[in-house]
Amino acid sequence: MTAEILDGKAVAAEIKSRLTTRVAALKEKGVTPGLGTILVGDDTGSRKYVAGKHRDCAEVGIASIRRELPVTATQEEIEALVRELNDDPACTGYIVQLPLPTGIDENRILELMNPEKDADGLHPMNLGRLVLNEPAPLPCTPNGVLTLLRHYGVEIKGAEVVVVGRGVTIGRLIPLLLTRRRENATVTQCHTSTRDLSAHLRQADIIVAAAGSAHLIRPEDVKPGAAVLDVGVSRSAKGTIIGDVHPDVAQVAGWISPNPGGVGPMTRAQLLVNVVEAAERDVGYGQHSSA
Ligand SMILES: Nc1nc2c(c(=O)[nH]1)N[C@@H](CN(C=O)c1ccc(C(=O)N[C@@H](CCC(=O)O)C(=O)O)cc1)CN2
Repeated sequence: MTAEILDGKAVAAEIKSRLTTRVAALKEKGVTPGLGTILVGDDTGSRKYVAGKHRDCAEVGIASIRRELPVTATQEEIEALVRELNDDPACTGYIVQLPLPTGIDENRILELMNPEKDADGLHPMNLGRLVLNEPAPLPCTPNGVLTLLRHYGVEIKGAEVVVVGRGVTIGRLIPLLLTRRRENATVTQCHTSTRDLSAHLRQADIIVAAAGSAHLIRPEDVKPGAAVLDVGVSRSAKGTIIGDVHPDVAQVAGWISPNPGGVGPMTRAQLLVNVVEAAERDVGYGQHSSA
């Protein structure tokens, strides 16, 4: 068996094409959506991701507001940028690129954001809304995973899903989306203290690998025909991406997302969805897609 590719780049292109029309409609009403980004430090991955986010903005007609600080930035300097974007009427929504440098209190920064401008869905108020099934901007990578599965018709209802990883932006949040009544999956969260990861993986209809551990998931861990989403990123000495999923898994799985080219572009597309939805709410129409 050779797995069908969950082509995140292609699906993201379709999403962006639809957003271009919605942005044009907003502009006719005199509103230009603006995405703000706060990037602190010079982590290679974070720089690439933020650059990609602004490339996407240009593609669909969203204005870009870029703020950067060096790795030596203080908590106060970052908080000052958060306040600035909270107050900037040109900024519809913004993100603070994570992770922040060691020593910075990330949670305090997220709490300081205006939840109505939280384009990542990571403000505690929005995470609370998500838990309570209230309308909220959906976190971008988890929503990217879900959208990719839906697009390719992978059965989610009743599926046994194993999520590997419990990071706050991805692993911790994916079960929140997949166990909602409209998805109805059964989710097992595995992590570094899981006793027998392979035993869990072999039962899974869907594997979401978000551990950041190169080639952790091997072909012998995967049930034939399962859907495998490779979200984790490790980098070689040259900076190339090594995913969590060994390439030979494609011989066993039914579906597989490449990395790069899978969940990454979907993450960026969902971010733009959140910004456009926020702008639409500002002009009195539209609501969160989770509603
Ligand atoms: N504030 C946030 N920080 C982080 C998030 C997040 O959702 N919000 N998630 C991850 C990183 N991430 C988002 O910023 C992200 C990851 C990957 C990509 C992407 O486009 N990847 C490309 C490859 C790019 C490359 O060459 O390195 C791909 O997979 O094809 C975009 C965004 C942590 N931080």
